[in-house]
Amino acid sequence: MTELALLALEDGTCFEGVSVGAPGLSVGEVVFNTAITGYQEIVTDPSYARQLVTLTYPHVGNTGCTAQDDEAAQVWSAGLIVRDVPRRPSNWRSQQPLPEWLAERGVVAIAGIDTRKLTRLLRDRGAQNGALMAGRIDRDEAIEAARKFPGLKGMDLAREVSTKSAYEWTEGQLDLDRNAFDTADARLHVVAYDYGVKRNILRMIAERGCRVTVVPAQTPAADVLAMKPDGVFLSNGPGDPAPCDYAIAAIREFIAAKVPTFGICLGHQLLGLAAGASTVKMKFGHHGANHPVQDLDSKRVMITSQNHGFAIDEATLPANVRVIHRSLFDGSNQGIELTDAPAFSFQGHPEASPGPHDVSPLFDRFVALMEAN
Ligand SMILES: NC(=O)CC[C@H](N)C(=O)O
Repeated sequence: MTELALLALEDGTCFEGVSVGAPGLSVGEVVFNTAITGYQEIVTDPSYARQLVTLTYPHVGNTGCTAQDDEAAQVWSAGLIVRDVPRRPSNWRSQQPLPEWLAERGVVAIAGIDTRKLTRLLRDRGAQNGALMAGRIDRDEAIEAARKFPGLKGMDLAREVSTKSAYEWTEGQLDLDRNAFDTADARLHVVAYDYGVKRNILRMIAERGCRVTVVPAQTPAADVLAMKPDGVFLSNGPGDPAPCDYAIAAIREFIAAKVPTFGICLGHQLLGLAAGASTVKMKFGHHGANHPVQDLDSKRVMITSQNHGFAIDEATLPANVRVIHRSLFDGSNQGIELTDAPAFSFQGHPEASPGPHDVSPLFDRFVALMEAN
C-alpha cells in the first residue's frame, strides 16, 4: 500500500508525495546535494545529522544498498527527499532496495515531489528548517514542527554523534575482495578525533601505513598527548563548529605542542577557530561531488566532494595562517595551513565517499608531515 508523505518548510511551503521509508515525523535543516551517485554514503555521513537531504539527481536508489557502503554504523541524515525511486534496483552488489533499507532503519523519506522547485527555493531563500512526515500526515502540525526546529546555528552535535569509547581502526579502503587491512607493521600512530568521522577517511589513513586510534570528541588533549602520537587527525562532523569549545581548547594544545595535525571539514573549521579565526553560516552551503577548488600554491584545480553549511571567514584569519585552497564556485575558504606549527586542513571531503578522488594527495601530505616531524 502506498503511504502518503509530506515535506513542510518553516515558510509554510508544503510538498506532498509518497513515503519511501519509515512512517513518522522528522525535523531538521533542509539542504540539497547535487551528487549523482552515493546516496547511501550521503545518508550515513554523520555530518548530515539534523539535516533533511534532498538529492537533485532525479533517480535515486537505482543500485540498491550494500552493507559495505555505510559510512557509519547508522543513518545520520534526519530524512531523505527525492524525485523518483525505481521499482527495482539493479546492481550485482545490491543487497536491499533503498526504501526497504530506509524503513528498516526508521528513516523518514519522501519521493514524488518536485525536487527542482524545492532546490530553487533553497537557493533563493537559503537553507530552510523543515519537517518530513510520512504515514499519517497533517500540514499544520508539520509546519509547526518545522518552525519549532531551532536551526543548526549554535548547535553542538559533534559530541552527540561521536563514539562513546576509543577504539583501534584496522581496515584499509574497500576493494571488494580484501576487506581486512594489515596494520601490524604500521610506521606511524595517528589519533583520530571522531566528531562524526566517515569510515573511508579512517581507511585512507590506515592504508598509508598508520595505526589509527579513534577517540571520542571530548577527549582532553592531555590524554592524547600521553599516547605520544605521530599525528592528530580532526574529523568531519555535524552542526556548528563554534560551540565545540572542548575541541577548540584541545586543538590549541596540539598546535602549541607542535604535533602534526590534519583536519577535514568540521575538523578544518575547528583548526581555524583554534588558530583564532571565526566561522560563518553560509546561505545554503556546499553539498555535492563536482565542486571546483583551487590549490593556491600549484594553481591546480581539483574537482571535489563537499558537504558543509559553515565556513571559515578568511577576513578573520590571523597572520600565522596561510590560505591554501579556495572554492571556485563562490571564493570561500577551502584550506588553511599554519606557518608556525605543522598543521593544515581542508574544507571539502578528500576521502570522496562519494565523489571524485582529486584531493586524496592530502592524506599523503599528512603522512609526509608526520614523517618530517
Ligand atoms: N562535513 C562536515 O564536516 C560539515 C561541517 C559542519 N557541520 C558544516 O556544516 O559546515
